[in-house]
Amino acid sequence: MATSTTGPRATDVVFMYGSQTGNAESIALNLLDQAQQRGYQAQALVMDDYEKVAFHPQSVYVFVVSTTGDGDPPDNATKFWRYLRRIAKKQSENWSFMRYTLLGLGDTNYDNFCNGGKRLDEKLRELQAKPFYPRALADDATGLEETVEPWCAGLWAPLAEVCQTKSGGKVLPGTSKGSTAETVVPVPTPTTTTITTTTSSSSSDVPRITQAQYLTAPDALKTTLALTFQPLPAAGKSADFWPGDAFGVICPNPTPLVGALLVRLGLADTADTPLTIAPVAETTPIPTYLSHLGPVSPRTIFTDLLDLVAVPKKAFIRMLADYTADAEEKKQLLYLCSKQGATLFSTFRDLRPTLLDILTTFPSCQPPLERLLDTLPPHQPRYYSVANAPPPPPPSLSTSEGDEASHSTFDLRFVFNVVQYDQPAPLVVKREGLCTPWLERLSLGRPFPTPTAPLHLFLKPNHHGFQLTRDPTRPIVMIGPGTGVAPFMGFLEQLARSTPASASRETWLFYGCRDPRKDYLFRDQLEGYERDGVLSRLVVAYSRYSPSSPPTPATEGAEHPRYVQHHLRRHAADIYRLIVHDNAIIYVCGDALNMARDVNETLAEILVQAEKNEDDPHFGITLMDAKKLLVQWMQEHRYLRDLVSQ
Ligand SMILES: Cc1cc2nc3c(=O)[nH]c(=O)nc-3n(C[C@H](O)[C@H](O)[C@H](O)COP(=O)(O)O)c2cc1C
Repeated sequence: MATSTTGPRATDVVFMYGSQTGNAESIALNLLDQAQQRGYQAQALVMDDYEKVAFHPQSVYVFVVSTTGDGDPPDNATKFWRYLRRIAKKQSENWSFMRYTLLGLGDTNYDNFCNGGKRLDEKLRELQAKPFYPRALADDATGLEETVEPWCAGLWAPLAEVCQTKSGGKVLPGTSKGSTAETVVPVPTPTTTTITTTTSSSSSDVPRITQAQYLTAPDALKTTLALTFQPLPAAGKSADFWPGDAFGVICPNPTPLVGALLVRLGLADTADTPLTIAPVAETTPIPTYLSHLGPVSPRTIFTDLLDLVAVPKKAFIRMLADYTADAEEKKQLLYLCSKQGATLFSTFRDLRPTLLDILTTFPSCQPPLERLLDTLPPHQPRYYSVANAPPPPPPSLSTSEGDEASHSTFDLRFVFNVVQYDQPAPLVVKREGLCTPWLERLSLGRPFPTPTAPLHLFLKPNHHGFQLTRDPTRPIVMIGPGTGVAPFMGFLEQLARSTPASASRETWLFYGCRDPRKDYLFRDQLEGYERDGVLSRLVVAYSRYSPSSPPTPATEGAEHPRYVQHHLRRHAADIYRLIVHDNAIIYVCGDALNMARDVNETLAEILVQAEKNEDDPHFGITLMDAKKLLVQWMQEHRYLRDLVSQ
């Protein structure tokens, strides 16, 4: 097949990525770079920009997609996902021309491991697209590299083959059959460069902290804080959110860490000189988060743009080795990212070293700023569920002025545990999270407000369905121990406003804490909601408190319900009635690893074990079918979860 100058070349390789926090994007851009070095005509684009490519037989497609929420595609892949679903429904659509492969990213701490990748693969197969190289699913819980590296290394030979077939047997430049698979971690080549220029920095409004309240006693195991902000800065005048939505907080990297890094990297003298970030070559895109920036100083880069505390990746260590002068240190770094060094690397990851820790350990390592921009992940906002309801609509919506006035100030409340932990042996250093201790410190800057606080917030609507139902007749079962109760405080505030106490719908909340004397969050409000009939039932589990005999492993559960799942089991008949016969929506919020799994297991057991008549739709259901039913309910938004891996 001849190549044409107008149409796509027979050698086109399209890397399409869907990425929530940048991992899939950085892998796709790295693959693009390597493909171009091997002589491919290649491009990379975010899945939701699918309209920019016409899917056609001359191209080969490589998908890299992560999973977010509860098995959902990343936000920048949802449009593409809807498009695929639409065309897959049309019987006439047929993508049998398509040759593709897929790399899914996920985390086995979540139930729906790599669901985004798996479902995309299924849809492509439904459309009769043909894989040319087996898909791989990489696990962030154990380290993405374990899967990503061999998969990327093994991609080039089958890619060369499939491109060769497509181009009618013509061997492509640099892609001869049997091209070598990488045996070492591919070193990402520079994609960015920096040149000095000048500009002034911008400033933006800051929201006020209007209330801060510790919700736990001083001797509680965790410190939980509730903060209220007013109003949103960049989001404008509208309180356009609904219970279940979240908002992002952009928290700067700590000033001492940034200062120490600037000194360590020899950038202290030019720390405030604005630089322009640009690609090395026009064909090599730079990561999206860097691509629309005006000039920025190294201090801003380290404060606001780069993730300095992310768990280091092997490719990053490999890059550092290139800039390490001392032979022994270089050897150690290379060993750390080699196959043989896998065990050591896993121990090293568990220590969660920051960039500064690594540079301190390897004093002769001196990476240039451009390479850090190429290889470090972007600084991520931290997301929190909104724990209150939006303001009620104005009495009259007739004038836009009235609307503006009533919405110009509104509260945003959220709840979080202040994250502190011990770094494991041998270091055993006390470490703290990035955002929550910072927020705690900000909120201590009383009296409120704190107008100088550099606080940037943005609303993030919950696209994955976890929002209070707008159907006033539908019963709801909420399950949210610990800070998992946060969105339900918003649900209940909204219900209290909109539901008369006599409302017939049932609302249940299963809440859990360790000890009611220390960490029962929002106790007064929750008990008040139950008294007022906003909550039909409030069921509270205490995991470390028993007024009578303390539970033992043998009595835990039936006799001594310690966790929310034990209480669900105790109320099995009601739960069955609510979720099967009354069409209730089940909402679960909190820890993905233990709580959500145990709750899921318990719900499945309730579906199996609840007493049923022969004419019951689930009479005789097996445990396996009950679990499948729960998955189906998730897809139907009848069983919704908002989970975090802690
Ligand atoms: C809020 C959140 C929810 C997640 N949900 C899932 C999930 O349901 N299933 C899964 O396999 N991985 C899940 N993950 C893990 C991500 O897919 C994984 O960390 C991946 O490397 C992220 O890649 P990205 O940066 O390209 O988005 C979740 C991660 C976060 C932060």
